[in-house]
Amino acid sequence: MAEPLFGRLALIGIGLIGSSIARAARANGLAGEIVVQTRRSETLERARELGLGDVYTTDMAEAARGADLVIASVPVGASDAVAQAIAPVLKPGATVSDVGSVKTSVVRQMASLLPEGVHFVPAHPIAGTEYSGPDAGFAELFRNRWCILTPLEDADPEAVDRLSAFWQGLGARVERMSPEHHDLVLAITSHIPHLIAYNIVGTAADMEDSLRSEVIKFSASGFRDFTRIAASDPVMWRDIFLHNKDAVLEMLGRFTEDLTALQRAIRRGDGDTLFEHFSRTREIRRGIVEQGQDTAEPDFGRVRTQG
Ligand SMILES: NC(=O)C1=CN([C@@H]2O[C@H](COP(=O)(O)OP(=O)(O)OC[C@H]3O[C@@H](n4cnc5c(N)ncnc54)[C@H](O)[C@@H]3O)[C@@H](O)[C@H]2O)C=CC1
Ligand SMILES: O=C(O)C(=O)Cc1ccc(O)cc1
Repeated sequence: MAEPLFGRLALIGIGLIGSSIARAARANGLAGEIVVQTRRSETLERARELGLGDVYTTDMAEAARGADLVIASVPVGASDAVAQAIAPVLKPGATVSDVGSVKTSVVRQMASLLPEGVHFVPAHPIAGTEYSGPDAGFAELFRNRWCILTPLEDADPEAVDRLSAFWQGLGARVERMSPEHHDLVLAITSHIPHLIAYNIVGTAADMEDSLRSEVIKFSASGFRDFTRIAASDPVMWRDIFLHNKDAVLEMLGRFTEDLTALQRAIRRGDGDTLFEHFSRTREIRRGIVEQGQDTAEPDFGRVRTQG
């Protein structure tokens, strides 16, 4: 087998994403040694039982010491604490990365805490499910999914290429963009859809008893799809909305305007407007399917565990 891309890989956080990286890195021989870190000893024990790494610790600094690549897979609100904890022990020339769903504020915070001589290359795999914890991960999660890298302008091109090769080795297709552009795109494609799901399921839950039980009993597939999304981890999504505030509010403004236009069409009985709108959106769905991006449907049988 070819030489692994990285000698020692330290995974800070071993939930859905960290454990999927562990499984895929192991399966594809991308790291010489995998160090697994998580806060709680019970989760660490579970990671050990699952055989996710070679070395296990609850101490972030111990995990990062001597590592060639450190990946933080924690809620975005905890990224700065990770950078702070590992900064003093990072070896010169090491690469530090993350998988956070928000980039601008997180990248700025982490970059300011990391020492000179360390390569910081932020990443975001656009792949996941509503489940959490080390049992939820699987090696195929990233296959044919995008992974967006948002390196700073002065990043070392060789370090960026190496991390890109790592994600390709995990099965992903890699694209690079600025953190600001990433946050605007993800606000509309991922963050607002989650907000809509949280909202509609909340609205249904707040209905009077008789109506609520009918909603659950007759829940058609549209509502059921929303309940899947609305079952996503509350800490992770709280942090996403707190950290991508500006982009989400900008896109939410546009969304609300368009919703008002649809509301008006319904009130006025304007079928042409509704038909034209629904035809346009149907084409967008067909475009996504043709591009092969509608793969890797989540497995509804997976067990949900705490990370
Ligand atoms: N779940 C998903 O579908 C996707 C998540 N992401 C991003 O990946 C990151 C991790 O998400 P998951 O793996 O889904 O989460 P998870 O809940 O499955 O795992 C989180 C891990 O972070 C650790 N952690 C939690 N709070 C912490 C804190 N305050 N300090 C230190 N460690 C802490 C937990 O112990 C656990 O090991 C998040 O930043 C999320 O935005 C990115 C793509 C998809
Ligand atoms: O489960 C789903 O449908 C998702 O949308 C998963 C997901 C969640 C967060 C991300 O940053 C990327 C992907």
